[in-house]
Amino acid sequence: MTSARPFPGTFHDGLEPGVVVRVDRGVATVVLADHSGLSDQPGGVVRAGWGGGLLGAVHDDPDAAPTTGDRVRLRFWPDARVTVEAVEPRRTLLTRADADGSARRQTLAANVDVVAVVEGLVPDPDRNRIARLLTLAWASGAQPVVILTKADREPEAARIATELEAVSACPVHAVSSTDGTGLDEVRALFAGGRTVALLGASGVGKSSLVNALSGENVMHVSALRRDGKGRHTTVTRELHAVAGGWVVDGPGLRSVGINSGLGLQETFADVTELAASCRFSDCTHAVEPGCAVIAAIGNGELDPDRLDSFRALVAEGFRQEARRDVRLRHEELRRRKVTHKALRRQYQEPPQHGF
Ligand SMILES: Nc1nc2c(ncn2[C@@H]2O[C@H](COP(=O)(O)OP(=O)(O)OP(=O)(O)O)[C@@H](O)[C@H]2O)c(=O)[nH]1
Ligand SMILES: [Zn+2]
Repeated sequence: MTSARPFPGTFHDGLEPGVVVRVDRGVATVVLADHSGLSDQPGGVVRAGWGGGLLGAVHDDPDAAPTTGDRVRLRFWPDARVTVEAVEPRRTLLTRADADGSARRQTLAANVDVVAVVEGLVPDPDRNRIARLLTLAWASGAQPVVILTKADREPEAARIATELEAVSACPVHAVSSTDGTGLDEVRALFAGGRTVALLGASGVGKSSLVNALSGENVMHVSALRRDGKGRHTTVTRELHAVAGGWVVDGPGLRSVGINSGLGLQETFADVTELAASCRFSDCTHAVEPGCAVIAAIGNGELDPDRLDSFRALVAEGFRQEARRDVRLRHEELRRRKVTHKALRRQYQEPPQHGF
């Protein structure tokens, strides 16, 4: 219903294509595809608000708001304003459950090719957090990878990466921004102009990694933060040119809620594969006879923590889906009421045009 809303002007002449490199409270920073004289900023960069049609679409569906990585069409107005009139269909969309605890989801980046889940080897990598972030990565439609940072401080880095790779149906790289370990493998992710989004908690070394990859200081590193109170240095998600492609770095995500069950099957490929052999197809892997998952824990094939993590995320995914269903029902009712009121006005008020 919401996606059917046409963007006025999409096919009109005079709209300029560009790529959104960051968004702050309803204003997008856009790099123009062709910037011959349209902007006096270096690199053809403009700041643009939402055009009228887009405002309506965003009202109906908050996901429609431009996000980092979006391909957009811009209108340049005679009074020097610039507005985003249309967002091109997205190839991939990285989202999370909104941090405010509501049922809404928050878009993190669009059109990303690879989502790299970044976690430090020191202190011990948090496997639950990796699983959470991988679920979002799989759900985005992009290719997931895991990057374990600070390998210079963990002698067992290679072994830990191999073990994690065995349970994570995706590549796992151990890297160090300090001594350069594994950076070539990470650089390869950017080959051919691909866009990589870094998803990880604050302090895991995302900014250091971007700086090490690009050989210059594109990002502020946390050690430089001024207040020393543990607030994030990186405040917005930004698209930067790196290693022949693009990187979306963002704020260290404190809460990383998943917003549906999407991506869980891939993230827990080891558990779902075992579950295929359970006697009951709706087995909860708790008490059922003939449960292949419990059997695998019994013979040491599966780590019980892994099953706990899986069950917790499945429950969270269902909960978010249920909350969203309730919200959608409420919004639909509200919309119907508005439409109904408008119709009543239209048919009860006297004709406006004199016939
Ligand atoms: N030894 C070692 N330390 C690292 C490495 N990468 C990052 N660090 C340190 O880890 C700390 C956090 O690094 P950042 O790059 O700022 O982390 P971040 O993920 O960008 O953090 P936010 O900007 O808060 O999201 C800094 O003190 C870095 O010097 C590494 O490969 N090896
Ligand atoms: Zn089972």
